[in-house]
Amino acid sequence: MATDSWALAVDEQEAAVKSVSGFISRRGGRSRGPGIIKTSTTAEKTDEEEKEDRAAQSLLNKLIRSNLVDNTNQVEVLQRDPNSPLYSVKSFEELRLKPQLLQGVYAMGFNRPSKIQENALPMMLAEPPQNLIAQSQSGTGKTAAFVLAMLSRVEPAERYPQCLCLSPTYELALQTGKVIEQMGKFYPELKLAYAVRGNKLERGQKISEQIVIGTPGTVLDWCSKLKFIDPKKIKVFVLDEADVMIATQGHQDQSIRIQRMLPRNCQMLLFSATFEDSVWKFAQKVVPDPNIIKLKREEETLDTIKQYYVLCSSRDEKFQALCNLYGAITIAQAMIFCHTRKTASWLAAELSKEGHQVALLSGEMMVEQRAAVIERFREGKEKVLVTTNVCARGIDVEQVSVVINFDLPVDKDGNPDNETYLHRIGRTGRFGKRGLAVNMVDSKHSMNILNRIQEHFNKKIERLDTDDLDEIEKIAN
Ligand SMILES: Nc1ncnc2c1ncn2[C@@H]1O[C@H](COP(=O)(O)OP(=O)(O)OP(=O)(O)O)[C@@H](O)[C@H]1O
Repeated sequence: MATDSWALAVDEQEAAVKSVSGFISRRGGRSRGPGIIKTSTTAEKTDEEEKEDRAAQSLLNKLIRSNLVDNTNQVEVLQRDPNSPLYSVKSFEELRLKPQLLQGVYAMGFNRPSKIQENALPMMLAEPPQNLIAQSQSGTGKTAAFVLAMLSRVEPAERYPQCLCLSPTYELALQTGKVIEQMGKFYPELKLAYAVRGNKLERGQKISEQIVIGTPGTVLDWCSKLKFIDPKKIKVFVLDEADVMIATQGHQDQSIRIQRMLPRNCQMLLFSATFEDSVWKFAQKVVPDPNIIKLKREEETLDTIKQYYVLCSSRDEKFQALCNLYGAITIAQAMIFCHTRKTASWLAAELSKEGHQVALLSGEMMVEQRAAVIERFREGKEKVLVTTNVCARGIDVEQVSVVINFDLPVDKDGNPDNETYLHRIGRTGRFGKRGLAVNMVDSKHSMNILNRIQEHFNKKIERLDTDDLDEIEKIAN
Protein backbone atom coordinates (compact mmCIF):
# COMPACT_ATOMS: atom_id res chain seq x y z
CA MET A 1 0.00 0.00 0.00
CA ALA A 2 1.23 3.47 -0.83
CA THR A 3 1.06 4.83 2.71
CA ASP A 4 2.99 1.81 3.88
CA SER A 5 5.88 2.61 1.64
CA TRP A 6 5.91 6.14 2.99
CA ALA A 7 5.83 4.81 6.52
CA LEU A 8 8.61 2.43 5.63
CA ALA A 9 10.70 5.24 4.29
CA VAL A 10 10.15 7.11 7.54
CA ASP A 11 11.19 4.09 9.55
CA GLU A 12 14.29 3.72 7.45
CA GLN A 13 15.21 7.35 7.87
CA GLU A 14 14.74 7.08 11.60
CA ALA A 15 16.81 3.93 11.78
CA ALA A 16 19.57 5.64 9.87
CA VAL A 17 19.42 8.55 12.27
CA LYS A 18 19.79 6.29 15.26
CA SER A 19 22.91 4.77 13.79
CA VAL A 20 24.65 8.13 13.66
CA SER A 21 26.96 8.65 16.60
CA GLY A 22 25.17 10.16 19.55
CA PHE A 23 27.92 12.28 20.99
CA ILE A 24 26.49 15.55 19.86
CA SER A 25 24.75 17.56 22.48
CA ARG A 26 21.05 17.82 22.17
CA ARG A 27 20.95 21.00 24.13
CA GLY A 28 19.06 23.60 22.19
CA GLY A 29 18.16 21.02 19.55
CA ARG A 30 15.77 22.23 16.90
CA SER A 31 14.11 18.91 16.39
CA ARG A 32 10.52 18.15 17.00
CA GLY A 33 10.95 14.45 16.75
CA PRO A 34 11.54 12.37 13.67
CA GLY A 35 12.57 14.29 10.61
CA ILE A 36 9.42 14.30 8.60
CA ILE A 37 7.00 15.19 11.36
CA LYS A 38 6.18 18.84 11.24
CA THR A 39 4.20 21.34 13.18
CA SER A 40 1.94 23.81 11.47
CA THR A 41 3.76 26.84 12.85
CA THR A 42 7.13 26.01 11.36
CA ALA A 43 5.73 24.32 8.29
CA GLU A 44 4.23 27.57 7.07
CA LYS A 45 7.56 29.32 6.90
CA THR A 46 9.11 29.95 3.53
CA ASP A 47 12.68 28.85 3.17
CA GLU A 48 13.68 32.49 3.11
CA GLU A 49 12.27 32.80 6.60
CA GLU A 50 14.20 29.86 7.91
CA LYS A 51 17.25 31.07 9.71
CA GLU A 52 20.36 30.17 7.87
CA ASP A 53 22.37 28.30 10.38
CA ARG A 54 25.96 28.38 9.25
CA ALA A 55 27.22 26.46 12.22
CA ALA A 56 24.76 23.65 11.51
CA GLN A 57 25.78 23.58 7.85
CA SER A 58 29.41 23.40 8.76
CA LEU A 59 28.83 20.59 11.22
CA LEU A 60 26.72 18.73 8.67
CA ASN A 61 29.49 18.86 6.13
CA LYS A 62 31.93 17.53 8.67
CA LEU A 63 29.65 14.71 9.74
CA ILE A 64 29.02 13.44 6.26
CA ARG A 65 32.51 13.85 4.93
CA SER A 66 34.94 11.03 5.31
CA ASN A 67 37.58 12.29 2.97
CA LEU A 68 39.12 15.33 1.39
CA VAL A 69 37.11 17.33 -1.09
CA ASP A 70 38.67 16.87 -4.49
CA ASN A 71 40.31 20.14 -5.29
CA THR A 72 42.16 21.42 -8.31
CA ASN A 73 41.96 25.06 -7.33
CA GLN A 74 44.94 27.33 -7.38
CA VAL A 75 46.45 28.45 -4.11
CA GLU A 76 47.37 32.07 -3.65
CA VAL A 77 50.07 32.74 -1.09
CA LEU A 78 50.89 36.19 0.23
CA GLN A 79 53.97 36.14 2.38
CA ARG A 80 54.67 38.57 5.12
CA ASP A 81 58.32 38.49 4.22
CA PRO A 82 58.44 38.39 0.41
CA ASN A 83 62.21 37.80 0.55
CA SER A 84 61.95 34.45 2.22
CA PRO A 85 61.68 31.66 -0.36
CA LEU A 86 58.31 30.06 -0.97
CA TYR A 87 58.36 26.66 0.56
CA SER A 88 55.83 23.93 0.08
CA VAL A 89 55.91 20.23 0.84
CA LYS A 90 54.64 17.23 -1.02
CA SER A 91 55.11 14.72 1.79
CA PHE A 92 54.63 14.71 5.55
CA GLU A 93 58.22 13.51 5.98
CA GLU A 94 59.51 16.74 4.49
CA LEU A 95 57.97 18.58 7.40
CA ARG A 96 60.23 16.73 9.82
CA LEU A 97 57.36 16.10 12.17
CA LYS A 98 58.08 14.42 15.46
CA PRO A 99 57.86 10.62 15.01
CA GLN A 100 54.78 10.28 17.23
CA LEU A 101 53.02 12.86 15.13
CA LEU A 102 53.95 11.24 11.86
CA GLN A 103 52.58 8.01 13.29
CA GLY A 104 49.37 9.85 14.19
CA VAL A 105 49.05 11.26 10.68
CA TYR A 106 49.49 7.87 9.05
CA ALA A 107 47.21 6.19 11.55
CA MET A 108 44.50 8.56 10.32
CA GLY A 109 45.07 7.27 6.82
CA PHE A 110 46.64 10.44 5.42
CA ASN A 111 49.28 9.64 2.82
CA ARG A 112 50.24 13.09 1.70
CA PRO A 113 49.36 16.68 2.53
CA SER A 114 46.33 18.29 0.89
CA LYS A 115 46.82 21.43 -1.16
CA ILE A 116 46.21 23.83 1.71
CA GLN A 117 48.40 21.71 3.98
CA GLU A 118 51.27 21.74 1.45
CA ASN A 119 51.48 25.48 1.75
CA ALA A 120 50.23 26.19 5.25
CA LEU A 121 52.22 23.62 7.19
CA PRO A 122 55.74 24.86 6.34
CA MET A 123 54.66 28.37 7.30
CA MET A 124 53.00 27.28 10.51
CA LEU A 125 55.94 25.12 11.55
CA ALA A 126 58.66 27.64 10.63
CA GLU A 127 60.98 29.09 13.26
CA PRO A 128 60.38 31.67 14.53
CA PRO A 129 56.64 30.97 14.45
CA GLN A 130 54.67 32.94 11.89
CA ASN A 131 51.09 34.08 11.93
CA LEU A 132 48.68 32.86 9.29
CA ILE A 133 45.28 33.66 7.87
CA ALA A 134 44.06 30.82 5.66
CA GLN A 135 40.94 30.45 3.64
CA SER A 136 39.85 27.44 1.69
CA GLN A 137 36.58 25.75 1.12
CA SER A 138 35.19 23.33 3.60
CA GLY A 139 36.70 19.85 3.49
CA THR A 140 40.11 20.76 2.13
CA GLY A 141 42.05 19.83 5.23
CA LYS A 142 42.25 23.01 7.31
CA THR A 143 41.41 21.36 10.61
CA ALA A 144 44.04 18.70 10.17
CA ALA A 145 46.55 21.45 9.29
CA PHE A 146 46.15 23.52 12.42
CA VAL A 147 45.86 20.46 14.64
CA LEU A 148 49.27 19.38 13.33
CA ALA A 149 50.63 22.84 14.06
CA MET A 150 49.36 22.76 17.65
CA LEU A 151 50.64 19.25 18.22
CA SER A 152 54.06 20.15 16.83
CA ARG A 153 54.50 23.05 19.21
CA VAL A 154 53.09 21.59 22.38
CA GLU A 155 55.40 20.25 25.09
CA PRO A 156 53.52 17.24 26.44
CA ALA A 157 55.77 17.06 29.52
CA GLU A 158 54.69 20.53 30.67
CA ARG A 159 51.40 20.48 32.55
CA TYR A 160 49.69 23.72 31.64
CA PRO A 161 47.69 25.02 28.65
CA GLN A 162 49.95 25.94 25.75
CA CYS A 163 47.59 25.84 22.77
CA LEU A 164 44.20 27.45 22.66
CA CYS A 165 41.67 26.82 19.93
CA LEU A 166 38.37 28.69 19.54
CA SER A 167 35.40 27.09 17.78
CA PRO A 168 32.04 28.76 17.14
CA THR A 169 29.86 26.08 18.74
CA TYR A 170 29.93 23.28 21.26
CA GLU A 171 29.42 20.69 18.54
CA LEU A 172 32.20 22.03 16.33
CA ALA A 173 34.56 22.17 19.32
CA LEU A 174 33.85 18.50 19.95
CA GLN A 175 34.51 17.62 16.32
CA THR A 176 37.87 19.37 16.32
CA GLY A 177 38.68 17.85 19.70
CA LYS A 178 38.19 14.44 18.16
CA VAL A 179 40.76 15.21 15.48
CA ILE A 180 43.25 16.42 18.11
CA GLU A 181 42.73 13.23 20.10
CA GLN A 182 43.15 11.00 17.06
CA MET A 183 46.18 12.73 15.69
CA GLY A 184 47.83 13.08 19.08
CA LYS A 185 47.15 9.57 20.26
CA PHE A 186 50.83 8.57 20.23
CA TYR A 187 51.54 11.17 22.91
CA PRO A 188 50.14 9.37 25.95
CA GLU A 189 50.83 12.29 28.28
CA LEU A 190 49.02 14.81 26.11
CA LYS A 191 45.64 15.94 27.46
CA LEU A 192 42.88 18.06 26.05
CA ALA A 193 40.38 20.24 27.95
CA TYR A 194 37.03 21.35 26.57
CA ALA A 195 36.15 24.91 27.55
CA VAL A 196 32.47 24.67 26.73
CA ARG A 197 29.32 25.58 28.59
CA GLY A 198 28.42 22.98 31.13
CA ASN A 199 32.00 21.92 31.78
CA LYS A 200 32.23 23.13 35.36
CA LEU A 201 35.50 23.21 37.23
CA GLU A 202 36.16 24.15 40.83
CA ARG A 203 37.02 27.76 41.42
CA GLY A 204 40.68 28.52 42.02
CA GLN A 205 41.74 25.46 40.06
CA LYS A 206 44.41 25.68 37.36
CA ILE A 207 44.05 23.25 34.53
CA SER A 208 46.92 20.99 33.53
CA GLU A 209 45.77 20.00 30.02
CA GLN A 210 48.19 21.21 27.38
CA ILE A 211 45.57 21.97 24.75
CA VAL A 212 42.29 23.76 25.37
CA ILE A 213 39.52 23.85 22.83
CA GLY A 214 36.34 25.76 23.43
CA THR A 215 33.80 28.39 22.55
CA PRO A 216 34.69 32.08 22.98
CA GLY A 217 32.43 32.84 25.98
CA THR A 218 33.66 30.00 28.14
CA VAL A 219 37.29 30.41 27.08
CA LEU A 220 37.10 34.09 28.00
CA ASP A 221 35.73 33.20 31.43
CA TRP A 222 38.42 30.57 31.93
CA CYS A 223 41.14 33.05 31.00
CA SER A 224 39.87 36.10 32.88
CA LYS A 225 37.18 35.74 35.54
CA LEU A 226 37.89 32.16 36.60
CA LYS A 227 41.62 32.14 35.83
CA PHE A 228 41.74 28.43 35.02
CA ILE A 229 44.11 29.25 32.17
CA ASP A 230 47.09 31.56 32.22
CA PRO A 231 46.78 33.26 28.82
CA LYS A 232 50.35 34.55 29.05
CA LYS A 233 51.64 30.99 28.62
CA ILE A 234 49.77 30.29 25.40
CA LYS A 235 52.09 29.60 22.46
CA VAL A 236 49.57 28.88 19.72
CA PHE A 237 46.17 30.51 19.33
CA VAL A 238 43.81 29.12 16.67
CA LEU A 239 40.62 30.72 15.58
CA ASP A 240 38.67 28.19 13.57
CA GLU A 241 35.68 28.75 11.30
CA ALA A 242 36.04 32.52 11.50
CA ASP A 243 33.14 33.06 9.11
CA VAL A 244 30.81 31.03 11.29
CA MET A 245 32.24 32.68 14.37
CA ILE A 246 31.40 36.21 13.37
CA ALA A 247 27.88 35.23 12.37
CA THR A 248 27.15 34.77 16.09
CA GLN A 249 26.47 37.84 18.17
CA GLY A 250 29.18 38.52 20.70
CA HIS A 251 31.70 35.94 19.47
CA GLN A 252 33.74 38.50 17.62
CA ASP A 253 34.25 40.73 20.67
CA GLN A 254 34.96 37.80 22.94
CA SER A 255 37.56 36.44 20.53
CA ILE A 256 39.27 39.81 20.31
CA ARG A 257 39.31 40.13 24.11
CA ILE A 258 40.92 36.70 24.41
CA GLN A 259 43.48 37.54 21.77
CA ARG A 260 44.45 40.73 23.65
CA MET A 261 45.41 38.69 26.71
CA LEU A 262 47.92 36.55 24.82
CA PRO A 263 51.65 37.28 24.72
CA ARG A 264 53.05 39.13 21.72
CA ASN A 265 55.06 36.17 20.54
CA CYS A 266 52.07 33.81 20.58
CA GLN A 267 51.47 32.31 17.14
CA MET A 268 48.05 33.36 15.83
CA LEU A 269 46.31 31.25 13.21
CA LEU A 270 42.92 31.97 11.67
CA PHE A 271 40.93 29.71 9.36
CA SER A 272 37.82 30.34 7.38
CA ALA A 273 35.92 28.61 4.57
CA THR A 274 34.87 31.94 3.05
CA PHE A 275 36.42 35.36 2.94
CA GLU A 276 33.80 38.05 2.72
CA ASP A 277 34.76 41.56 3.86
CA SER A 278 33.52 41.13 7.40
CA VAL A 279 35.68 38.02 7.90
CA TRP A 280 38.67 39.78 6.45
CA LYS A 281 38.27 42.78 8.77
CA PHE A 282 37.93 40.50 11.76
CA ALA A 283 40.94 38.44 10.68
CA GLN A 284 43.13 41.49 10.49
CA LYS A 285 42.11 42.52 14.00
CA VAL A 286 43.07 39.20 15.56
CA VAL A 287 46.07 38.20 13.48
CA PRO A 288 48.88 40.77 13.32
CA ASP A 289 51.45 40.59 10.50
CA PRO A 290 49.94 37.56 8.85
CA ASN A 291 50.96 35.35 6.00
CA ILE A 292 47.89 34.76 3.90
CA ILE A 293 46.81 31.70 1.98
CA LYS A 294 43.71 31.70 -0.18
CA LEU A 295 42.27 29.05 -2.36
CA LYS A 296 40.71 30.38 -5.52
CA ARG A 297 37.25 29.06 -6.09
CA GLU A 298 36.30 27.73 -9.46
CA GLU A 299 33.48 29.51 -11.19
CA GLU A 300 30.23 27.66 -11.61
CA THR A 301 28.76 27.78 -15.09
CA LEU A 302 25.61 26.69 -16.86
CA ASP A 303 27.49 25.70 -19.99
CA THR A 304 27.11 21.96 -19.68
CA ILE A 305 23.55 22.00 -18.36
CA LYS A 306 20.44 21.31 -20.41
CA GLN A 307 17.77 23.61 -19.05
CA TYR A 308 14.03 23.11 -19.52
CA TYR A 309 10.79 24.46 -18.19
CA VAL A 310 7.42 22.79 -17.90
CA LEU A 311 4.27 24.87 -18.13
CA CYS A 312 1.56 23.94 -15.61
CA SER A 313 -1.43 25.67 -14.09
CA SER A 314 -1.40 24.43 -10.50
CA ARG A 315 0.61 22.62 -7.91
CA ASP A 316 -1.19 19.38 -8.67
CA GLU A 317 -0.34 19.73 -12.31
CA LYS A 318 3.29 20.27 -11.42
CA PHE A 319 3.13 17.08 -9.41
CA GLN A 320 1.64 15.22 -12.36
CA ALA A 321 4.34 16.55 -14.66
CA LEU A 322 6.96 15.43 -12.20
CA CYS A 323 5.48 11.94 -12.11
CA ASN A 324 5.61 11.81 -15.90
CA LEU A 325 9.25 12.77 -15.76
CA TYR A 326 10.10 10.46 -12.93
CA GLY A 327 11.47 7.58 -14.97
CA ALA A 328 13.73 9.91 -16.91
CA ILE A 329 15.13 11.75 -13.93
CA THR A 330 15.86 8.71 -11.83
CA ILE A 331 18.34 7.41 -14.36
CA ALA A 332 20.67 9.57 -12.32
CA GLN A 333 20.33 11.08 -8.87
CA ALA A 334 18.01 14.02 -8.58
CA MET A 335 17.37 16.84 -6.15
CA ILE A 336 14.00 18.56 -6.04
CA PHE A 337 13.84 22.03 -4.54
CA CYS A 338 10.70 23.52 -3.00
CA HIS A 339 10.15 26.97 -1.62
CA THR A 340 8.64 25.96 1.70
CA ARG A 341 9.09 23.13 4.14
CA LYS A 342 5.39 22.49 3.82
CA THR A 343 5.59 21.93 0.07
CA ALA A 344 8.67 19.77 0.45
CA SER A 345 6.94 17.53 3.01
CA TRP A 346 3.79 17.36 0.90
CA LEU A 347 5.72 16.50 -2.24
CA ALA A 348 7.81 13.82 -0.54
CA ALA A 349 4.65 12.25 0.87
CA GLU A 350 2.84 12.36 -2.50
CA LEU A 351 5.76 10.86 -4.38
CA SER A 352 5.96 8.19 -1.77
CA LYS A 353 2.26 7.42 -2.17
CA GLU A 354 2.96 6.87 -5.84
CA GLY A 355 5.42 4.20 -4.77
CA HIS A 356 8.59 6.23 -5.34
CA GLN A 357 11.30 6.00 -2.77
CA VAL A 358 12.40 9.51 -1.91
CA ALA A 359 14.32 11.14 0.90
CA LEU A 360 13.28 14.36 2.57
CA LEU A 361 15.74 16.87 3.93
CA SER A 362 14.04 19.46 6.06
CA GLY A 363 15.09 22.30 8.34
CA GLU A 364 13.12 20.83 11.21
CA MET A 365 15.41 17.84 11.49
CA MET A 366 18.30 17.79 13.89
CA VAL A 367 21.70 18.10 12.32
CA GLU A 368 22.49 14.40 12.86
CA GLN A 369 19.24 13.45 11.18
CA ARG A 370 20.04 15.63 8.22
CA ALA A 371 23.53 14.16 8.01
CA ALA A 372 22.06 10.66 7.97
CA VAL A 373 19.65 11.56 5.16
CA ILE A 374 22.41 13.09 3.05
CA GLU A 375 24.68 10.16 3.66
CA ARG A 376 22.04 7.71 2.48
CA PHE A 377 21.44 9.83 -0.59
CA ARG A 378 25.14 10.02 -1.24
CA GLU A 379 25.40 6.26 -1.05
CA GLY A 380 22.60 6.02 -3.59
CA LYS A 381 20.12 4.39 -1.21
CA GLU A 382 17.63 7.00 -2.36
CA LYS A 383 17.81 8.42 -5.84
CA VAL A 384 15.66 11.46 -5.20
CA LEU A 385 16.09 14.04 -2.48
CA VAL A 386 13.35 16.58 -1.82
CA THR A 387 14.43 19.67 0.06
CA THR A 388 14.16 23.41 0.56
CA ASN A 389 16.88 25.73 -0.52
CA VAL A 390 17.97 26.88 2.92
CA CYS A 391 18.34 23.32 4.04
CA ALA A 392 20.45 22.27 1.08
CA ARG A 393 22.64 25.37 0.97
CA GLY A 394 26.30 24.61 1.36
CA ILE A 395 25.89 20.90 0.78
CA ASP A 396 27.81 19.48 -2.13
CA VAL A 397 26.40 16.28 -3.46
CA GLU A 398 28.59 15.92 -6.48
CA GLN A 399 26.85 13.05 -8.13
CA VAL A 400 23.55 14.91 -8.56
CA SER A 401 23.05 15.53 -12.24
CA VAL A 402 19.34 16.29 -12.31
CA VAL A 403 17.86 19.27 -10.52
CA ILE A 404 14.15 19.99 -10.47
CA ASN A 405 13.06 23.41 -9.35
CA PHE A 406 9.56 22.49 -8.22
CA ASP A 407 9.44 26.14 -7.16
CA LEU A 408 11.74 28.65 -8.81
CA PRO A 409 14.23 30.32 -6.49
CA VAL A 410 13.15 33.80 -5.44
CA ASP A 411 14.50 36.19 -2.84
CA LYS A 412 12.46 37.59 0.00
CA ASP A 413 11.03 40.33 -2.23
CA GLY A 414 9.86 37.76 -4.76
CA ASN A 415 12.54 38.61 -7.34
CA PRO A 416 14.52 35.90 -9.13
CA ASP A 417 17.37 34.63 -7.02
CA ASN A 418 19.93 34.12 -9.77
CA GLU A 419 22.74 33.23 -7.44
CA THR A 420 20.78 30.39 -5.90
CA TYR A 421 19.68 29.22 -9.35
CA LEU A 422 23.30 29.03 -10.47
CA HIS A 423 24.39 27.38 -7.26
CA ARG A 424 21.67 24.73 -7.50
CA ILE A 425 22.27 23.69 -11.05
CA GLY A 426 25.67 25.10 -12.02
CA ARG A 427 28.74 22.98 -12.36
CA THR A 428 32.33 23.90 -11.76
CA GLY A 429 34.82 23.10 -14.51
CA ARG A 430 36.01 20.21 -12.42
CA PHE A 431 32.67 18.49 -12.27
CA GLY A 432 31.96 19.52 -15.81
CA LYS A 433 29.69 16.54 -16.35
CA ARG A 434 26.47 17.11 -18.23
CA GLY A 435 23.52 18.02 -16.13
CA LEU A 436 19.81 18.51 -16.50
CA ALA A 437 17.63 21.15 -14.90
CA VAL A 438 13.85 21.23 -15.10
CA ASN A 439 11.96 24.27 -13.90
CA MET A 440 8.27 24.02 -13.01
CA VAL A 441 6.26 27.08 -13.96
CA ASP A 442 2.68 27.40 -12.69
CA SER A 443 1.66 31.03 -13.13
CA LYS A 444 2.28 34.18 -15.09
CA HIS A 445 4.37 35.35 -12.20
CA SER A 446 6.64 32.31 -12.24
CA MET A 447 6.91 32.53 -16.04
CA ASN A 448 8.12 36.06 -15.57
CA ILE A 449 10.70 34.90 -13.02
CA LEU A 450 11.88 32.24 -15.45
CA ASN A 451 12.24 34.75 -18.24
CA ARG A 452 14.29 37.02 -16.03
CA ILE A 453 16.57 34.15 -15.04
CA GLN A 454 16.95 33.30 -18.72
CA GLU A 455 17.87 36.89 -19.54
CA HIS A 456 20.26 37.16 -16.65
CA PHE A 457 22.33 34.16 -17.74
CA ASN A 458 21.70 34.73 -21.42
CA LYS A 459 21.05 31.01 -21.81
CA LYS A 460 17.97 29.58 -23.40
CA ILE A 461 15.63 27.51 -21.25
CA GLU A 462 13.63 25.24 -23.56
CA ARG A 463 10.01 24.29 -23.10
CA LEU A 464 9.37 20.65 -22.35
CA ASP A 465 6.07 18.88 -22.87
CA THR A 466 5.84 16.25 -20.18
CA ASP A 467 2.87 14.57 -21.91
CA ASP A 468 5.06 13.77 -24.88
CA LEU A 469 6.97 10.59 -24.21
CA ASP A 470 9.37 11.15 -27.08
CA GLU A 471 10.38 14.50 -25.64
CA ILE A 472 10.93 13.01 -22.24
CA GLU A 473 13.07 10.32 -23.71
CA LYS A 474 15.09 12.97 -25.47
CA ILE A 475 16.04 14.77 -22.26
CA ALA A 476 17.09 11.59 -20.53
CA ASN A 477 19.75 10.88 -23.14
N1 LIG B 1 46.22 14.99 4.01
C1 LIG B 1 45.07 14.34 4.08
N2 LIG B 1 44.92 13.15 3.47
C2 LIG B 1 43.74 12.47 3.50
N3 LIG B 1 42.64 12.91 4.16
C3 LIG B 1 42.73 14.09 4.79
C4 LIG B 1 43.94 14.87 4.79
N4 LIG B 1 43.71 16.00 5.50
C5 LIG B 1 42.43 15.94 5.93
N5 LIG B 1 41.84 14.79 5.52
C6 LIG B 1 40.44 14.36 5.75
O1 LIG B 1 39.60 15.12 4.90
C7 LIG B 1 38.41 15.51 5.55
C8 LIG B 1 38.30 17.02 5.58
O2 LIG B 1 39.38 17.58 6.31
P1 LIG B 1 39.17 18.76 7.35
O3 LIG B 1 38.05 18.48 8.28
O4 LIG B 1 40.51 19.03 7.94
O5 LIG B 1 38.74 19.91 6.36
P2 LIG B 1 38.40 21.42 6.71
O6 LIG B 1 38.95 22.23 5.57
O7 LIG B 1 38.87 21.71 8.06
O8 LIG B 1 36.84 21.45 6.64
P3 LIG B 1 35.88 22.50 7.38
O9 LIG B 1 35.99 23.79 6.67
O10 LIG B 1 34.53 21.84 7.22
O11 LIG B 1 36.35 22.57 8.79
C9 LIG B 1 38.47 14.89 6.93
O12 LIG B 1 37.74 13.70 6.91
C10 LIG B 1 39.96 14.64 7.16
O13 LIG B 1 40.17 13.54 8.02
